[in-house]
Amino acid sequence: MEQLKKNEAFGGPEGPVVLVVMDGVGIGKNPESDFVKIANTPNLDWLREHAIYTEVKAHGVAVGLPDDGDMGNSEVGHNAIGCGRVFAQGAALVGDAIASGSMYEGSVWQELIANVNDKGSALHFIGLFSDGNVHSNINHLEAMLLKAKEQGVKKARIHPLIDGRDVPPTSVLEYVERFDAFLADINADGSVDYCVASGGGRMNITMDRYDADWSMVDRGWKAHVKAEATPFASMKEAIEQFRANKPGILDQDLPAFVIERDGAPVGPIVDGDSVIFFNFRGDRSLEITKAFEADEITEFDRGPKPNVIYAGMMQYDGDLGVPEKYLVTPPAIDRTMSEYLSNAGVKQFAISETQKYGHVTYFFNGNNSGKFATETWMEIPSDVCPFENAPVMKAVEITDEVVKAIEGGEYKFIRLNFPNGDMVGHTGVFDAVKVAVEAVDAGVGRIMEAVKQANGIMVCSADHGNSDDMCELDKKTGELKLNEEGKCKPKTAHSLNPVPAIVYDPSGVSKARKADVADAGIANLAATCITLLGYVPPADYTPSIVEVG
Ligand SMILES: O=C(O)[C@@H](CO)OP(=O)(O)O
Ligand SMILES: [Mn+2]
Ligand SMILES: [Mn+2]
Repeated sequence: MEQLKKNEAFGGPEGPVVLVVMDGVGIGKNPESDFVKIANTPNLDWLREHAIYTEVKAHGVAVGLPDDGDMGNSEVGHNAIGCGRVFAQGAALVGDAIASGSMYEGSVWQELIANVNDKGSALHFIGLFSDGNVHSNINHLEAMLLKAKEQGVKKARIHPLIDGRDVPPTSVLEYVERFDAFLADINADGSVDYCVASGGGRMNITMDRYDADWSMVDRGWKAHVKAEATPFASMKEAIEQFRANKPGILDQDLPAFVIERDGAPVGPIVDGDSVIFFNFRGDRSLEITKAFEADEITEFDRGPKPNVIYAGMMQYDGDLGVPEKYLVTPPAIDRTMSEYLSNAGVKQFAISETQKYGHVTYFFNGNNSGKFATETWMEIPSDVCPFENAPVMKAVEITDEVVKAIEGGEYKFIRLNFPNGDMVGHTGVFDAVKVAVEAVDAGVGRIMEAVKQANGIMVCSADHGNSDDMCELDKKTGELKLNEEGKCKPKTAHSLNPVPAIVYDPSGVSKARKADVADAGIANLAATCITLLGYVPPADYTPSIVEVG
């Protein structure tokens, strides 16, 4: 790969370039629903007036998703910011592999099917049960089940992870109804036995990330593999009972359940079975994958590992080569900004707290967990508690370290992620979201001051929206959905809104001014940072949003 060339017109600032990713902080459309507006944000307000301020796209095709109805998410967002280009992402690649049939021609699919057909064992599907298209898509699950039947698989067991985080917060019964009808249909001729075996809310079981809370994986393993969780006759019954036990509970937090028939669980995972983890996104797939693949595991008391053929929907980590078997090849994200800067000898510092640590490192580097030579990564441990109870999260600690890094003078490029707008946005608790956004603004303010002192430059943006759009809209009318008291109904998912892209050069050394870029998206931030560091961005990166020199 070629070396970055120095820009003759501007050789970079004296201090560092600092890229702030305000996770889930977009630009809202509805005043009642926009908690970025509602929060008190003096620093962001000042920047909007006095710095270079533009809006960039962070959803749909601008970040490699199938269409503009798809909200952005952290994976595709950080991939785009880190590699400066737009790659067709998991949702699109899996959709295409299923539509064209190429997935079923692959050796992994064939091995999974042959295994159960030879042994008369069960084909299991574990994954996120919605059409959110962030981690998975229920359409992919249904398509694979139809293909399995066509190819002679007699017994399939499905382990749904209940969403409510990429789709409305208490919408699971809509998916259950649809899926029950699908199952009734596929089972109708009596030739196969396909049913739900176990499940639970995605923030309660299985889908932990970045080693934040392995007890989630423990509960998931118990339910899916050992069939140890509260037994029910159906998924619908489980959900209704859990809701009656704890009114107001969100889908993502629902406890684990197991389905029993004639007094016995219908689908523990046992020797000889095949298992497909059908999420395509990696962060929340890596731990359960480790549980199925590792010979030894210390993170929880797994017990004996059943001898199964396990495959992920995608390869989740390119550097580690995990999982060993996968159905669809991930986007070939190469030549990231981190790699270019490393080759140019630019020292880089990346930091967030646990919940977003992998976002600003592994996602940023194209879903690779390895570091480049000039990179230093720092993780601040996240709290393990409902984030509505601690909405400031680790914003202060992250900022402390960033300020130290700016003052220390060692790093020329510093990148960080403030999780608050997103993690607290996902709780749907309005008051907490306001506090969360204010914590981000306070952090940005301190970084602005440190950048000013060091004669550096700050670039401040987001990976997608969330806290800017906290109320459910009626799909048909586009109006806010109101509850019985006339208040708006909390929305827990990301938004489709654009995000800010701010360039703050307090010393004015770069002479940065808005460039004329059509249709800018967050992918344009990579070239922007490289330009502000005094280099000419790679020719195939989407262009910088500023001109300098
Ligand atoms: O929590 C997550 O896994 C997703 C939402 O599904 O959020 P983000 O993309 O911001 O990480
Ligand atoms: Mn995010
Ligand atoms: Mn999120």
